[in-house]
Amino acid sequence: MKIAVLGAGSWGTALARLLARKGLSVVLWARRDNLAQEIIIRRENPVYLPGIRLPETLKVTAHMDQALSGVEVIVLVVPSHGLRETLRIARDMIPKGLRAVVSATKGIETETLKRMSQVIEEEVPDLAARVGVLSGPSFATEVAQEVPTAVTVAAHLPEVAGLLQELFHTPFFRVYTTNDVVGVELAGALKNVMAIAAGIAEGLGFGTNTRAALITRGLAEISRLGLVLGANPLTFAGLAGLGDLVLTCTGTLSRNRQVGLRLGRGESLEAILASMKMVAEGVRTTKAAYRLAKAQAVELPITEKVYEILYQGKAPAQAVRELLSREPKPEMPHYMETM
Ligand SMILES: NC(=O)c1ccc[n+]([C@@H]2O[C@H](COP(=O)([O-])OP(=O)(O)OC[C@H]3O[C@@H](n4cnc5c(N)ncnc54)[C@H](O)[C@@H]3O)[C@@H](O)[C@H]2O)c1
Ligand SMILES: O=P(O)(O)OC[C@H](O)CO
Repeated sequence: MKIAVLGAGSWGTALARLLARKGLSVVLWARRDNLAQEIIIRRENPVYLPGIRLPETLKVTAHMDQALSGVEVIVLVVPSHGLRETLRIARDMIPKGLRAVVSATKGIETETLKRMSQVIEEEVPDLAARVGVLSGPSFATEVAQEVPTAVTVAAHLPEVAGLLQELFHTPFFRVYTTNDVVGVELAGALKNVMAIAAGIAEGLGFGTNTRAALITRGLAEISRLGLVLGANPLTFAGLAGLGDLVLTCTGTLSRNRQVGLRLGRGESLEAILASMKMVAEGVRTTKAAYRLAKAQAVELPITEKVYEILYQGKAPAQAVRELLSREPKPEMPHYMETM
């Protein structure tokens, strides 16, 4: 089976490596030709996944037509703000016999408030039934080092989920399946907002009590919004939910947590982003989540404070004071007490 991985950042490179190591025919598409050439020459992605040797069999190109020629599965791993543009470049070159397209991107489109699978369905309607989503606690570097990892694949059709499970599953990369596409996508995107919050708390010098509180109340927020948007609430207790939330709120490898850490220590967002080569999806997702919450009239207090810090110049310490001075309330909302 031939597979195209679109996006040669850290996650695209790690997933392409995993699939190529399984003996599959894999082409990695990089947006920039100089990056594609460097990967080919060095057999390593020096910018986004340094120090990881890539298999000789892995093909790399910056030409979309070459990447998509004869493929049966497409893996989309560009940042969320580039997904629509990438699909527009790709759509006329997608082979008729494509069996599945899977999004490994974690984000929500800021302007439209759409999830990644919705963007795919909108740009390439013919693929709607064959869309899957790969998510869960998985730092690219650790996957590239073959550290035992568990993720989940969501698809509306069981045959698509099954195909993708078989495709990605390895002895160190365990793939579960679910049909809750909405829940898996929202969980994967919204955990990045909480990772920024957890980083801010750490940057301000708070301790593990604070982190645990943010993870737990963050999960309550994610679940609250997810429920209103049609997700299965149980998804948020799974790999794409709690699993990824814990990973990103505690893991030193998280770019989103790093952004928060530096904000909490007093750096400006502009300076932090200017110094980063990689994407921290949570910065954009905070704006999308804030807008979604307003549109749905859902209360997301942590997200709201992260939004005010990122986009309204609120001092992190002031945001914490405001968060803590909110009215005391019951832990469970009334609709969950009966569940
Ligand atoms: N890195 C991880 O550990 C990891 C794990 C799981 C999921 N993800 C998700 O995967 C997605 C990609 O992240 P990453 O970590 O691979 O990114 P990265 O920061 O390592 O690299 C970004 C890549 O996207 C390219 N890019 C930037 N803007 C683009 C655009 N407008 N159109 C097309 N390409 C563009 C860059 O050239 C680069 O190749 C994100 O949604 C991220 O949340 C990442
Ligand atoms: O480094 P982050 O914060 O983008 O997180 C990467 C992955 O989403 C972890 O599952």
